[in-house]
Amino acid sequence: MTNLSSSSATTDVKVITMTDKTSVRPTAGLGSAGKSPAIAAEPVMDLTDVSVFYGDFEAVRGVSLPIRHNQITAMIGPSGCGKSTVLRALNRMNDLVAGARVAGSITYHGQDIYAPGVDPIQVRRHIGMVFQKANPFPKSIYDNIAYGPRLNGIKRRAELDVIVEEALTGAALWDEVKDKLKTSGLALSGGQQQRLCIARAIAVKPEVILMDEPCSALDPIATSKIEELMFQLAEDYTIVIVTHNMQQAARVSHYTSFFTAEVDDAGVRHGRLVEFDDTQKIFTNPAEQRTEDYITGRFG
Ligand SMILES: Nc1ncnc2c1ncn2[C@@H]1O[C@H](COP(=O)(O)OP(=O)(O)OP(=O)(O)O)[C@@H](O)[C@H]1O
Repeated sequence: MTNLSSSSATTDVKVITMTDKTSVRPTAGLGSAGKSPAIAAEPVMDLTDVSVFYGDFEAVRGVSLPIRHNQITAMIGPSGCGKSTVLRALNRMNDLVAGARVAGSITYHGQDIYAPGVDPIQVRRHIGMVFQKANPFPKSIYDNIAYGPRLNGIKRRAELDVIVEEALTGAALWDEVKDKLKTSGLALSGGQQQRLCIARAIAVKPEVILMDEPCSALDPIATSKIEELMFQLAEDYTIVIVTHNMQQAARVSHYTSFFTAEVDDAGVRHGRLVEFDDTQKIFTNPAEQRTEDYITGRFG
């Protein structure tokens, strides 16, 4: 059982008993260009009837969907429909917003991440996050990556060296920076900075990586590098990505969730999940007219 309580602050953050071996591995480059697995992979996380409030405002209402093991799940939909709000709820990032509250259930390996006694810091060690704008610390490349492992108690230089190299290699950045690890992370290009942030996220060995529009500030070349990287990362990680770019969702993801905002009788807009399915199905034969209207550009 994954222990998310604060007493589990060990350096081994991946104490997972799920059925990894029986899960289906993704093939790179799925989405509408390929096929989703014939057998659905096990869910790592499950959202059941999740609503998220900011004070009295119910920003998102009644979302249920699985986040499947080693798959890339995209969240798409028009601005303000609550994609980022749901994403941030998945690792309790909304706890940092005064007045934010989550109703319903979000489980990680069956454990409610909002249950009393669950430590949000432990949740974020298992479920990491990469933000829209690359945000390296004003530290060296090496120290950016070593930061999290050091916080987790790893002090030995040799051990940190291995972690730094592995994380930078995993984020497809090692070859570009191996000779300048003491240089500031802020001196890298935008695309390199975003890969540095991905390396920083994977250095603490999370199981799930949440990405909130990770390419929106990047040029097309840097974007395609990150997309390629996502395919590689899906070999080892479960990824959830919010993107405004439908082509990107179609290119990179195995599953797609389409959100929209509905106006209730009182005139208040709430984000709703319209449809969740294989990406290929969503983009070729969606069940809902609203999904079709959005992906064909007739609305949104
Ligand atoms: N910190 C906050 N306090 C109050 N309301 C918020 C906060 N963050 C988001 N909201 C509101 O919640 C709703 C959903 O916002 P959210 O940012 O999750 O949507 P989104 O689909 O990610 O939008 P975008 O695509 O424009 O980033 C919006 O009405 C937004 O104004």
